[in-house]
Amino acid sequence: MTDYSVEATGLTKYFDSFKAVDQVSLTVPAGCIYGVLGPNGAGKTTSLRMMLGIIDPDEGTSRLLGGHKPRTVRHRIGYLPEERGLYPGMKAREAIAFMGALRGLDWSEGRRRAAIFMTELGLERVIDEKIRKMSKGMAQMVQLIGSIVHTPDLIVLDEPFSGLDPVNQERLETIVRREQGRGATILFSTHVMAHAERLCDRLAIIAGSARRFEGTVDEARALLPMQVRYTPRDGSDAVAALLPAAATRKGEAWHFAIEESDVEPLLARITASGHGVAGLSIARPALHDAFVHIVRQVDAEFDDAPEADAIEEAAA
Ligand SMILES: Nc1ncnc2c1ncn2[C@@H]1O[C@H](COP(=O)(O)OP(=O)(O)OP(=O)(O)O)[C@@H](O)[C@H]1O
Repeated sequence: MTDYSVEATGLTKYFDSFKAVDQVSLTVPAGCIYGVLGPNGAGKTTSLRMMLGIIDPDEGTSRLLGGHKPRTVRHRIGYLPEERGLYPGMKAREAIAFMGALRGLDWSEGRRRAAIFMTELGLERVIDEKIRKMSKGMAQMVQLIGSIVHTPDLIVLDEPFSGLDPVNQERLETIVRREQGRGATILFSTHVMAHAERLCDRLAIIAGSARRFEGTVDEARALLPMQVRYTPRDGSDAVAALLPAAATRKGEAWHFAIEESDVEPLLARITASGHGVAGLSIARPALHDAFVHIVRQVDAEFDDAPEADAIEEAAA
């Protein structure tokens, strides 16, 4: 037994000659909330499907829940696919019980848990509503509950936040935290950084078919320098001599980026200079900034690639 819920190694997938996923490896520690982040078309869904054994990789392997082949532990997994779908004629409660039954949960127990889940989430008024009468977002919440009603050990949610209003997004965050609280591992894909920043213990960034980063939110944010905004008390231009050459002035304030290790020496220089401090903010970039930075780097690599030149020439 290992303490990993997902161990994916070198996953690679071609669609005809197009390499949609290129050597993606991920290890998701048991009990953690793990985000797979990436722009549209990066290869997130294809990677998740290979991890779960829904499609076969052309190269690489996936092991789940302590080293098992994915198809042997299906009943211990909850999966919300990117393409949503429930039987429109079913009521919410039955739809949830049905999904549980597909994973081995007793039907009446599924109905009982459906009512508990929906009541706890403030969705009790639609328990006996038919799916076809529900909004898309509400049906998505029902499908989400259906995918976890059998208390799976590993929950994989593909773009779970997309299409939900802010209230349902918050409900989903509550569900994710609660499922982690009972010991489940949650792996979800998204391109909405705010959710990842709040929820993830660890994350991977996939761009251009390959994994470009793996680590904690703080480690991702530390890829970029700190952003400083400094306003001297005396308004003097001479302060520029103390600051990085790339510092720019907007009104009274100077803006520049600085490595964390240079923050204290900078403060010491400012203090010793006598220019004073009328305003100072030092902020670590958000996950969003790190994400955009990585994706832009990948885009630039593709723009520089000989194939990109050939494509541009062909398009010209
Ligand atoms: N069945 C398929 N046949 C051909 N190409 C495919 C197939 N499935 C995915 N692709 C292509 O593989 C690439 C990766 O797709 P994938 O759906 O894994 O990306 P994604 O990161 O999940 O994107 P999104 O955020 O837009 O859902 C895309 O260029 C997509 O068009």
